[in-house]
Amino acid sequence: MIDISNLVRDLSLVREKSPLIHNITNYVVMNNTANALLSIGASPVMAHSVDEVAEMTSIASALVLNIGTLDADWVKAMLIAGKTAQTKKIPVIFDPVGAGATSYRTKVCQQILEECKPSIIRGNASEIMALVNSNVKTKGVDSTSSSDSALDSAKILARETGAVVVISGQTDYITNGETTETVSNGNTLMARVTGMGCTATAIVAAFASINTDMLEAATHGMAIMGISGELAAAKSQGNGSMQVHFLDELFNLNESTLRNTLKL
Ligand SMILES: Nc1ncnc2c1ncn2[C@@H]1O[C@H](COP(=O)(O)OP(=O)(O)OP(=O)(O)O)[C@@H](O)[C@H]1O
Ligand SMILES: Cc1ncsc1CCO
Ligand SMILES: [Mg+2]
Repeated sequence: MIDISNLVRDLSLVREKSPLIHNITNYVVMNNTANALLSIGASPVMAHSVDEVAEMTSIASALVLNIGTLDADWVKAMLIAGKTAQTKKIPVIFDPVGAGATSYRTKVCQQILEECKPSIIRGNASEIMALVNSNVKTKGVDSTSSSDSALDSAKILARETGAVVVISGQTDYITNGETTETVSNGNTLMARVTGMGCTATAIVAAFASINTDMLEAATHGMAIMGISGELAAAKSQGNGSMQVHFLDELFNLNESTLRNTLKL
């Protein structure tokens, strides 16, 4: 169970340190992700050329690898950046977008798991199940299963890889294979905005850059997502206004809002 004063402490640390988060992420979500990182107080950079990723990762405090719109050159860049991150001892946060939808995605995921040794893996239920069982087929980037149904897979994946595994959904589960945390904040409208999961991954990375306890960092990131999403949904008429309200809620979070809204 997370200690709310540690959550408050980590939010202050992100705002104070403004850590550089290097994102190799998909075309769909680059803008939302960069804005969400700015809202939380972190400093985003998107860079994916094989000619510069090693240098960029070297000056960053965390690396996000997101395979949403992958191709061969991007995969090369992700592997270079992932290896640099290991050398520099900064955390790699992996988002296996659409794992299980095509065999290419599933194959690349296995390669990233082996060669980049992510500290945290964040996916929806379908994606986490597909990483463990290659027979699981997913529809695309949206989950077709509840987060509860992927918990066993998440624990297996955590034990096999040594990573903390996050399943997002109605309830978020965060597990290292032994201990499992839950976050029950959020709103169904979040799943109707493209890239909310990708944003969750980037926010988790911001927390992993300032807290070496990956289970706590990932839980803090998901709590901040869920709280902001829940508050934003209460002010929104649909998924358009939701995007704007979400950024504003993230930007305006304070200790009393966290204490009044957090549901574990
Ligand atoms: N039914 C729900 N109730 C509450 N919160 C939800 C619900 N579904 C998703 N969320 C929240 O929305 C965020 C995104 O999770 P989701 O599982 O939709 O990611 P995703 O499928 O990877 O999204 P994308 O691929 O579009 O980035 C998380 O913070 C999660 O907690
Ligand atoms: C819709 C979509 N397609 C590839 S990546 C992406 C963003 C949400 O994962
Ligand atoms: Mg996703």
